[in-house]
Amino acid sequence: MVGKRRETAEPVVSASERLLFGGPLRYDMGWNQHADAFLALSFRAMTTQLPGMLASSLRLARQADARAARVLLAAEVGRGVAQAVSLLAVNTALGKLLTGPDIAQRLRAAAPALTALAVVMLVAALLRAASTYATGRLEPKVERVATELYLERSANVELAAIEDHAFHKLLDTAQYGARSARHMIGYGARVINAMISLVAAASVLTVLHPALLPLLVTMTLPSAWSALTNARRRYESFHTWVQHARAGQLISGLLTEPSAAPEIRVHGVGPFLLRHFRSMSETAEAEQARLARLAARTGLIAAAWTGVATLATYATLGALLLAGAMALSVAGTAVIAIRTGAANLDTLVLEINQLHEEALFVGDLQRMYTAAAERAIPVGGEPLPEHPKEIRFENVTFSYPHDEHPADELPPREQPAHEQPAHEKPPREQPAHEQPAHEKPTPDHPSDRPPGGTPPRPALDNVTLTLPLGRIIALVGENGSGKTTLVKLLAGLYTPDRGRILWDGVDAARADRRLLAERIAMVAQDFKRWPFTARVNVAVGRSAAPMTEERLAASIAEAGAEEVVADLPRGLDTLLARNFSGGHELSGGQWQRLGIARAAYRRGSILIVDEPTAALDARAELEVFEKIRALAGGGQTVVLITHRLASVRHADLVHVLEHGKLVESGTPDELLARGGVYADLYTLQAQQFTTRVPAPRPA
Ligand SMILES: Nc1ncnc2c1ncn2[C@@H]1O[C@H](COP(=O)(O)OP(=O)(O)OP(=O)(O)O)[C@@H](O)[C@H]1O
Repeated sequence: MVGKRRETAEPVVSASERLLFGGPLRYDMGWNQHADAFLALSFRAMTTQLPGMLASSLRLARQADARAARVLLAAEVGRGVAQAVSLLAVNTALGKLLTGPDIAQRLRAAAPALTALAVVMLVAALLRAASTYATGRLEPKVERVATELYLERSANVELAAIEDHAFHKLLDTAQYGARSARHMIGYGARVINAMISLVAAASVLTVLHPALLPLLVTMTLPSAWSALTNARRRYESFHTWVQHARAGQLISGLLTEPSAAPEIRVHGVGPFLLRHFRSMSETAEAEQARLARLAARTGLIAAAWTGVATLATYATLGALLLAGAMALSVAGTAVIAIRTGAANLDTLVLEINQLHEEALFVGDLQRMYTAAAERAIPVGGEPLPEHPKEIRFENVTFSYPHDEHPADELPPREQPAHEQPAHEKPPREQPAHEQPAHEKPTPDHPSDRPPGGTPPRPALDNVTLTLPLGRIIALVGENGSGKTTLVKLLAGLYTPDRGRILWDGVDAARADRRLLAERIAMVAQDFKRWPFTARVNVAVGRSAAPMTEERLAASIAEAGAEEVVADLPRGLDTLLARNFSGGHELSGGQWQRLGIARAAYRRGSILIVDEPTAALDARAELEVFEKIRALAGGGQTVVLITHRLASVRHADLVHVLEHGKLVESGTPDELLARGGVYADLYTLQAQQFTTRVPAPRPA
């Protein structure tokens, strides 16, 4: 029991993981258990799934390059047949050589068989060359096709899926699937080849003596068992440790990343991160050592078993010869057939096992394809009104899906998780990622509730408000009050758990999401600073449109970013990535101008700006608000999120949020007169400028 317990891949929780990531980073493999992937790791399953695996490799190959796939298949079948024919030729030649009056006559009699053998070997060599060429052509193409689909599907899923850690784990594991798909081609080809050769050797053996075939199988079983056992361990371990590996890469990436570099130097974070990198690597190395120890043990057991079986086989052959039950020539062919057959069977088992292991990873990739398709942004839907008058949030409630592993569920320090056998784990409620992807957990759902805790507060709680189009609407509220969440819902990035968002009566949930996105231009708080040229950083606002100088110049002017561009060493062609040669870095405020230029380039009818002036100096801030006002003057709707309440004065309508609820709405003057939350915040900010700073007292 104890030995069994040690064999499981249950994690040892290192102090580094606890400190940096709040607990063990390994997964409970819920996803795979759910998908029965582990059940598939038995010998029976492996053989029954073989036709499916071969078909899947063939399909992959055909998709990538149908001609090369045909050449490969034909070459491998041909090679298998050639091996069978050569064995028969050897059998005939041996028969002729060992029986007959004199050696010259025997040689003459064996000559046709020997010639046939030479021809077959030549053909086999040619086929091998053809197979090598076709495999070399196919493999990179298969990998590219699989990777492209992976990237395409990942880019197409809902934001909520990307933020869901279970889906992310699937993305992590599936990224190896493309490489496995590539390997499956070679393994698949070799399996076909080995199967045909084996059938030939087995048929010859059965004809020679019926007892020889079972002996051949017994000789090969141990290596099959050992290969399968090790593959299962490797696969389980990979799945358990995939997050841990990612975290290790994350730490090493942080140590070289330019954005972390200043703090690493000033705060001396380097040794701290290095220490934890070492500790995490050592934990991972311990797992590698565990696998190696087990593999060595399994290998030894298998070798002993093979030795006994080989001895038994040759003893049987000797007994048959002694008893006169077998001629010497037949025994000679039997030895060759046993050697060829054992080699074929060994290869076959190893190749099937490799194919199976790769197929498991390709299975992850296929699961990711399916999950991504289920969570893809829906295509089609109702058209939105051409020129809507208003967008109305009606009783909108939204909660972010929260982690189902709250900190209090982590194994306590005194009882490391690895001391608990897997099957003795305390039963958990069904985690969110095991639910069908489309069933979004809501706070009302039992699985969304931390055990013994209260459900998290919704980010938006029963919000009803109107956004009149063609105006400037400001969203105001303290940190975490739900402003960004509201605009993300407006942009269709999330859908409400309850309530509706109506565009002049058309529910956005039923609308065509791509058409909805067409209308929106957004400068998010943390908008992407693409590591490309300044030109691309602006034009990426509408990458599908032709990139014209006029449009670029107009957008840059609208954002007041002319000076930023003029100061760049190579103008718009300057690469904005410091870590490449010739790369240039912008200041936070300069980036913000480019971000606004990007949104202007998009020319969406609704411009969402989230904290557009956070990094701007006082003069630049005034200027940017002027530009934003001008945009609204041209009929564009501006939804503005800002903490600078002085800048909100020009808004047509202000909505004030507090703890996810709408608490006030009105024009800035109305809200000031009302003396509520807005007036309080406004007065607080105004006081910062009017209160005289007391002179420091002498010590
Ligand atoms: N991606 C996310 N996943 C989970 N929770 C989130 C996510 N984004 C925001 N939240 C939570 O939702 C609540 C509202 O956040 P939101 O970003 O909408 O606030 P905000 O009013 O824009 O704040 P700020 O003024 O600081 O930008 C917060 O409690 C926050 O922790």
